[in-house]
Amino acid sequence: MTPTREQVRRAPKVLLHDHLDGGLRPQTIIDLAADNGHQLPDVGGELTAESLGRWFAEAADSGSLERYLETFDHTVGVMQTGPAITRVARECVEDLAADGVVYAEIRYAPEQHVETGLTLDEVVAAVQEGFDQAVVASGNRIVVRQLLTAMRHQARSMEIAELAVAWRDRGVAGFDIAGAEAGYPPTRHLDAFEYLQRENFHFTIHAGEAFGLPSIWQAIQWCGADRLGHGVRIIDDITVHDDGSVELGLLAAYVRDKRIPLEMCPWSNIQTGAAASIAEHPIGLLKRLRFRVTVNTDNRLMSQTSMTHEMTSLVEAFGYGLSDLEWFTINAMKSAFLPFDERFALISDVIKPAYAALRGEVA
Ligand SMILES: O=c1[nH]cnc2c1ncn2[C@@H]1O[C@H](CO)[C@@H](O)[C@H]1O
Ligand SMILES: [Zn+2]
Repeated sequence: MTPTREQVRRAPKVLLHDHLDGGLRPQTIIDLAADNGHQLPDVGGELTAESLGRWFAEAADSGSLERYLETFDHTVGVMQTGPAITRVARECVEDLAADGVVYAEIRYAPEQHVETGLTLDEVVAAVQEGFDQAVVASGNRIVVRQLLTAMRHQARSMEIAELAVAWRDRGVAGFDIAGAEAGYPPTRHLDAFEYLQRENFHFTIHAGEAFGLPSIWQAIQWCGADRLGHGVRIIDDITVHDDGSVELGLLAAYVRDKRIPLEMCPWSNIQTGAAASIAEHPIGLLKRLRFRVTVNTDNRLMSQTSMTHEMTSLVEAFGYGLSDLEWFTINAMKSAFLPFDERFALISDVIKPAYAALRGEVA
């Protein structure tokens, strides 16, 4: 039977790809902009939480990753003081816990939050304080880790990689690079990735979103990425023949054989033009072929989405049931940058029993 939206909300969910600066509450942006004097965009009428939320969704709905990324000026712009960052981080975890997320890795680029004089360390500490407050307030119903992102068009990746390693026992579980993909291949940051490997640290790379197979190939075979951010363009290495048979190219076969996790973000891909609709999103085929697919939100504000919304959309488009949602969730938990014993405990003590109970309700 098809799970209802409310059942999807109550089902435990695992989120590996969510940008802190892509998930602010619109009212919080308005409050912080008033406090800090940040000039918000002209929303074409009265500025309210609703009209501002709509502005983000429409501006991000551009069919281009570069245009989509411009909207971040107005979220990063209000996240330049310790208290502002802590508030955003706290509310992020509150919203995820209310959405039924039990484990989340939240990413952001510390180098973008130093405009008014915070140090990189102070930025990471402010985020951690907000996370800790919300986790305690939730009664520890959610586990949260930070991923530190370096911007791929900048040249601070080594510094950010060192920052991530310095915080590895204080809430940071991994590293990432993000930003415009075309023209900025992952190999620009090879020194940072090689450093992270020597430190036995974990990292994911945004690849195969706005650019195709060469980006994915570099991320895996040159840089050694543990996971792929998006990775949707791996579909370019898969041929579906008229008789329904499927042929994998060497790279697609490698990704599937090595169980390399794909952090898929369906609604974000529709906004940036990487996919035409949910029904046509490569996630359907990739799941059928049993790639290590996970479901994520990317930017909850810009895409007006949540884990419940992403999963409900997949249920509607592909007819998935609770077992499929559990499969995505266990895939994600297996792929998390958390120690094995902690991942195992969340799967066996939290995820599996909750899905079994929900299946009892649906049946
Ligand atoms: O889907 C995406 N692809 C590439 N970069 C992104 C995406 N979403 C957000 N960011 C970039 O990551 C930064 C740190 O969180 C954001 O400021 C944004 O520029
Ligand atoms: Zn992203």
